[in-house]
Amino acid sequence: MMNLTVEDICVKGKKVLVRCDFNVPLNDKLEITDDNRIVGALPTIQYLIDNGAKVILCSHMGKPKGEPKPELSLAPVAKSLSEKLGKEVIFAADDNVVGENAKKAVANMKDGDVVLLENTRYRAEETKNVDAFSAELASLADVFVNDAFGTAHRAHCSNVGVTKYLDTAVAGYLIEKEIKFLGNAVNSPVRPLVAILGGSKVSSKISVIENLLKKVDKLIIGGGMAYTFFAAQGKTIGTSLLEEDYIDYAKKMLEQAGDKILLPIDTVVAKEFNNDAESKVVEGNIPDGWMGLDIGPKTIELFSKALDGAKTVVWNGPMGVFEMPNFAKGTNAIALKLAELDATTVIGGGDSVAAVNQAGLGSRMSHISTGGGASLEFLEGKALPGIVSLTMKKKVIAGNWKMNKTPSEAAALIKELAPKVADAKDTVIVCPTAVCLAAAVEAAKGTNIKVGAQNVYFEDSGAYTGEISADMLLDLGIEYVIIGHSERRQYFAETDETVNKKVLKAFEKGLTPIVCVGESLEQREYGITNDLVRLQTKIALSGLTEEQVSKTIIAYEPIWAIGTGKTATTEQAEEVCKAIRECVAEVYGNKAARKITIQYGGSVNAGNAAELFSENDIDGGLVGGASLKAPDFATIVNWK
Ligand SMILES: Nc1ncnc2c1ncn2[C@@H]1O[C@H](COP(=O)(O)OP(=O)(O)OP(=O)(O)O)[C@@H](O)[C@H]1O
Ligand SMILES: O=C(O)[C@H](O)COP(=O)(O)O
Repeated sequence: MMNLTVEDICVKGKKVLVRCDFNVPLNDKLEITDDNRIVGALPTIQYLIDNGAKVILCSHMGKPKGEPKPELSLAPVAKSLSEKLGKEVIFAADDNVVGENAKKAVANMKDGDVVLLENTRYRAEETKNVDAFSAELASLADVFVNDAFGTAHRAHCSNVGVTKYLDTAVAGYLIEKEIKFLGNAVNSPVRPLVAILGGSKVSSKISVIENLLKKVDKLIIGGGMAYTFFAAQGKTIGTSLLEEDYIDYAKKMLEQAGDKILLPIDTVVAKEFNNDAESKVVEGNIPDGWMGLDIGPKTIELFSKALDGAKTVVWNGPMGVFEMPNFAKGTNAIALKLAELDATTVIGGGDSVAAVNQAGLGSRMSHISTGGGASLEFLEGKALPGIVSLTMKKKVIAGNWKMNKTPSEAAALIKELAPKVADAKDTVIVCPTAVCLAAAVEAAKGTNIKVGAQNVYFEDSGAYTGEISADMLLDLGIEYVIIGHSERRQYFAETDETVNKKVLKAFEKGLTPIVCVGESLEQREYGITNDLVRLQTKIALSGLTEEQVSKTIIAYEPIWAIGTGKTATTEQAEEVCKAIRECVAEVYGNKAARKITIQYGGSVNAGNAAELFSENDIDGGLVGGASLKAPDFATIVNWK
């Protein structure tokens, strides 16, 4: 499912509540020591300012546990934002977040103004997702933008609860980029895919390992995570970090994983948790009275070798206490290894990002994710509450009746269908044969069913026996038209060039084209599917503006799946629809690529529609046989 983004809605004059992730590290003088997350939020904030929105920012910081704690106020963030944006960011200092100061500041806003609310976790309700606080936050705004990927795996008031009280909730640029980047790492990684886990939040991370193991080719475990696994192996760990409750789980993972999991073979241990403590390197067991604070030199070599040849690497959690120079060697060495790899490297986690930036290698990574746990859960394929609560792009589900139904039968079918799809969230279209169009339009009056034609000619009038012009369709009240269906290409000499002429004519007159592309079985077996549909797409859309492309519907229909009962697998359908979208992005830009509708067609039925339509790049379906029976087509239309 593809969510809407900030570019998909009109924000001018609107009060826009933006959930950012300003959970930035502060030193004891309350100075921001790493502003990566603030910098990451700027593109969305600037876009909203430039487009005349009233921008109301909110975020959490640290864990004030429902009490106002001055050391966790967002005041320093407001100052940093004002400097970075070059304009005043009004800080609404309210201990209860949505208090009189906040309400007054919002009431006084003009288009383009920016207000930052106080730390949402000053309110105990925030992390419990209590409706009352969600409603308070939502009452400040007209629309919601979620740009906090770092908390997307949490269902709190400020990132999920608010969406219950605002009709429109969209993704900001940061979340959009994370979804795109991590989505590729999850759904179509270039392998070998290696994950590296470390850090100290063992309990929250150790539970994702089981799912990660299904996705990755290798899993490297270092940092504080490693010692629970050492204990599971029966090794002594001295006073190192340990999650007692997870020893059995770690044992199970080691049994399941075989040689997929790599653990440290030597450890830098110290007597105390400080940089100048007495330290040494030990192999295997960690002696009593000592604690592991970094991976040792042999482990650095072992992990580096394991990373050789990796094509996608996701890293969450430092290999040691990197804040202390004497225990930063392991983290720095792994960071350098990733920087030198010819691979897609994704760094997730507040401290992991800080560690990589501290090593001066941040710019050499492919993607710096602002989410730690969020990126891990995304990688393991979990639905993140902060993303699934966004407004999803509407699907378009069309029934192509082909040469079936008389006018009276067409009218009867629409009458039977209408009540069954009256509450559909998506766009519903039926495409009867030309002689049925008038009856269909009449029958569809007062319903949410739109009517489309199955073909149109590219001339306005003249000696074209049997053909139908766009004006004739418009005069009947037709809104959509299928163009270039494989049956017209196969039996009636339709070509890519005539398809393009018809598409241009459709837009010239105000019809929305449903442009069919797709390969034959032979072409698929030759391995030229993506090349072919990309070519068909480029020719079909040639000459259109970006805006017209955004309004176009493309139906990917593998010819070998049409009317055969053989459906492309969900992976095949998603892969080709994604390739079409990427092709559109190359030619018309990301905005048009996101807005264009890409359907799948080819033996879509009540049993497979939900799985197909849940895919990120499948925006609905072009349904043949299954649309000729009202109950079946209604099940497809009500797929969610
Ligand atoms: N062997 C170790 N013993 C104790 N602490 C460790 C060890 N190795 C790393 N750490 C600590 O782990 C902390 C980071 O862990 P954490 O799990 O928070 O990683 P992160 O990158 O911030 O991920 P996230 O954003 O998901 O929390 C650092 O402060 C580091 O000092
Ligand atoms: O236009 C269509 O709907 C396609 O040809 C799919 O037809 P089918 O659903 O009968 O396979």
